Amino acid sequence: MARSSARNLADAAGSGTAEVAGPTPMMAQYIEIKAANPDCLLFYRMGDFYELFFSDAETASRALGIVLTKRGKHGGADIPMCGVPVERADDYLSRLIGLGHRVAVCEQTEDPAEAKRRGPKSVVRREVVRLVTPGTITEDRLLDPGSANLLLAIGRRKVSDAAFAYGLAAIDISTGRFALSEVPGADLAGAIARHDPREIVLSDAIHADPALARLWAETRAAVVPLAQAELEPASAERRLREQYGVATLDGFGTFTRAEIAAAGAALLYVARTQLAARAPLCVPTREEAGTTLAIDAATRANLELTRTLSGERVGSLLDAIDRTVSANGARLLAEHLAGPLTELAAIARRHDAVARLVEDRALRAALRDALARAPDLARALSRTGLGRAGPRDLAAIRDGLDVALALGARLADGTDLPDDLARLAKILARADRDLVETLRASLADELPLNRRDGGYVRVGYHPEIDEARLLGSDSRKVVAALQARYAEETGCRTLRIKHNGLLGYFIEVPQSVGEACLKGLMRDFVHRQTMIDAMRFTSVELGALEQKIFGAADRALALEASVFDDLSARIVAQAEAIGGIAEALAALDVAASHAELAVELDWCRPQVDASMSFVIAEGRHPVVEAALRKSGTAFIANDCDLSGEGRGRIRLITGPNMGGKSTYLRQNALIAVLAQVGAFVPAREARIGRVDRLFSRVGAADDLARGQSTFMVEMVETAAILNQATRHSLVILDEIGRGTATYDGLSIAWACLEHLHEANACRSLFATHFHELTALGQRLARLDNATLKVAEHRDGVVFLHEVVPGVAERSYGLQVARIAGLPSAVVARAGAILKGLEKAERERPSRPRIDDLPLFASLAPPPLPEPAIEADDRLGLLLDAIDPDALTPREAMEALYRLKRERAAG
Ligand SMILES: Nc1ncnc2c1ncn2[C@@H]1O[C@H](COP(=O)(O)OP(=O)(O)OP(=O)(O)O)[C@@H](O)[C@H]1O
Repeated sequence: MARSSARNLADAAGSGTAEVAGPTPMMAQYIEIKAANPDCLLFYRMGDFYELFFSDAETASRALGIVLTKRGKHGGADIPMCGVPVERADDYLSRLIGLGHRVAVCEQTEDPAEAKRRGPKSVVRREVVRLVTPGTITEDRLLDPGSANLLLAIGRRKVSDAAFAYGLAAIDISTGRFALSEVPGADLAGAIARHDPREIVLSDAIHADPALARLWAETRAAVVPLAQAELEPASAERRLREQYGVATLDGFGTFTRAEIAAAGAALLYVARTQLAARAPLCVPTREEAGTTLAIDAATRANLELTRTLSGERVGSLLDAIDRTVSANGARLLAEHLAGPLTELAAIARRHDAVARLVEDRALRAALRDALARAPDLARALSRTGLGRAGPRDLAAIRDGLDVALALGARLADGTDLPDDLARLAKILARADRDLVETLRASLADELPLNRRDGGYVRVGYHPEIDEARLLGSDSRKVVAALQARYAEETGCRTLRIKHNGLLGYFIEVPQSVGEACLKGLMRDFVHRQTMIDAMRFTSVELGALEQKIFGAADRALALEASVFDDLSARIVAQAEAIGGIAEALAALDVAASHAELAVELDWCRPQVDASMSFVIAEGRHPVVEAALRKSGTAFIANDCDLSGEGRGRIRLITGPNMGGKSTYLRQNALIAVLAQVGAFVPAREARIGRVDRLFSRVGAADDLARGQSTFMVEMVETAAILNQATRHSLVILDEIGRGTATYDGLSIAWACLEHLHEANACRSLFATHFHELTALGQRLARLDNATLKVAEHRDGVVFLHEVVPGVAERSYGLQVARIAGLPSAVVARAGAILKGLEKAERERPSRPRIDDLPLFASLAPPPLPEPAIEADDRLGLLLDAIDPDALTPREAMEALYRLKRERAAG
């Protein structure tokens, strides 16, 4: 985060030693405000501009590419300055926030005339009304319509001598959402990844905990530590009570101490950033532990649920399934996808709603049609509550409520609505028709962006506003008449009455006529300015007219503002109901989106129950299928059965490179996620016993940023799975052990498989190029082998992408290398080496087989003897067989490694 120090300024201002003449009163005010906000760029309001000074100006001018100038001196040196026009401040703010800066917005909080009355040297009072930080923005132009903008506060409580439970408070100020939950320490990283916050607030003690340092270093959120002393439990509770104006929190349910600590930190930070108004937050909802599918950060990344590995939305599962038509709906869909459910009844209710919308094409079309017209009710409501709304926000609330009423009525027409749809219909029907009518009657058809521009109250709604406006426009006609009269009286046809910010209204005549006026041609003309070829005058009559014009315009604006305030107050009084309606519209959009997708791509309703089933018939990978569809290629559907009834609970997949192993693994994980999200799934049939935790690991790429090697990352992540997966978990392991020497990797993969089979006993898919592992199929009762079919074709190979029982004959790495464009000489040489290595392997006197090795301890007590084979012996035997003249030792090692990946089982 960028830091711009005010210390130097404050020191200089305080000591005065470096001052030549002391700072001007305005600069003294600036310095004081800046010193109170040292971590922010200070947007200091001066008329129509926000000005930045000193190092803030240098930082902002570099970041925004705006001109750096200077204004006056401080301590004998020029003061750097740059400024942005108030009207365009949002654009600049969004760029600064995007770059990780925090901005303090300092407004003039009194009329300049007021300041003048206090004395000639008085400066207009200014105050910081708001800190703009990544997690607390509310302006549409700064927000992504389809993504929540979360501030996540973290608190904790000790659950044992060595362990903490972490409370999470997720607040989206832009919609008022406020959710509390608690997770064990092991799940903290996954919970942060699920929320994907823009900003994290926590105590300095949590921030300084070395066990968590990696989390703060790795998150893309801005991390803000607060002093522990400010976050004591009593003050956290008090803040919650004050926010909702209640004497006790009992009415909200029972929260843990960690959740209250998190809520207190969140509210403190919100209060600190939203200085001008209390943020209108919904009553916090509490998520019970275990009601969502636990997905850790690495699994989320690997499965590319809401973002691809490179951070893009395009290419993610979310992108592939999103058929929502409103921003509200798009945000809820992302939220659902990040937290699939585990409660069977809740999952079934969502499926029921989707099923109904799949069947009822007319209802689905009507819903989607209406929802596409619904503006972003939640964000408009939040801005209204914060006093930041413009006329278009009021119109958005009008139109959103209007759509709610229409949809409520449309749904109420339907018979036998499933529970979820009936509940949503009831919420929608509660929209206040009277409020909609008032907003319709009061707001003009064309609306300005800002309320200060005026002109948004409909003609005919408020007689006094109409009168004042008329006076204003009539006065303009009177100005024109006065100009004609003065022109006639002076005999000057080019006489004009003009207006500027300095003189207000004035009469402009050519120099010669001006001279005559000065000599008495026009006695009531008062000279104001002499230009090169013109002279400017005012007159008493013109002055009076000006008063009338401005008076009328000001009065019209003030009256409009009071109409605006009344409407806002009515909306704020109903904030809870309107917030509920916004959520209901979003939920309808999500259900209709799932239904649209299911119809469009022929997806089926999955059955989710409490069993250990995992039976997918003709499953597909939604993202790969969509990509192939674009190029006109068909996706090959594949079955999967991990139920352990007759077939295995662990499926070991071997197969050629490029055969489709990874795709198959992931598609099954994604089907489980979609099923528990409440969506239909890309399969002909799916029966899934509820999954409590989902793990997915790929033999990882180097993580240089973390300073960890490929293999270290792979092992840390694998350790987490073996330690945390329960019987009800689903585990996807893709080429575990590939990041180290062949035999080390093989042994680790082998031991992991045994552990999954015996200790975790969970449903698992395990893809590998270690073909030796397939022999475990005969020894581990619940492990079965599957492979990806290929057809050999002359000297090439065709990948059929079909998963069939059995083991792979070969990996076809050389064929893939050829397709990839490896020089033909290298491919030919690799072929010769491979033949040599295979021959050596065949002729080896005592070829070790997996059956020669002892069983996993729990399968074959008593204790394990030492492994019968020393890996180095095997290595030596193989190397002996290679012609030493043909290969350097390094080449030999590489050839050996390739051989291990290439060699067919047995
Ligand atoms: N079921 C399928 N139907 C059609 N095409 C598929 C299918 N599965 C995979 N493919 C295609 O094959 C490509 C390779 O698939 P994938 O990465 O899953 O192979 P892999 O066996 O894991 O390869 P490697 O072992 O080299 O990592 C995919 O990008 C996709 O284009």
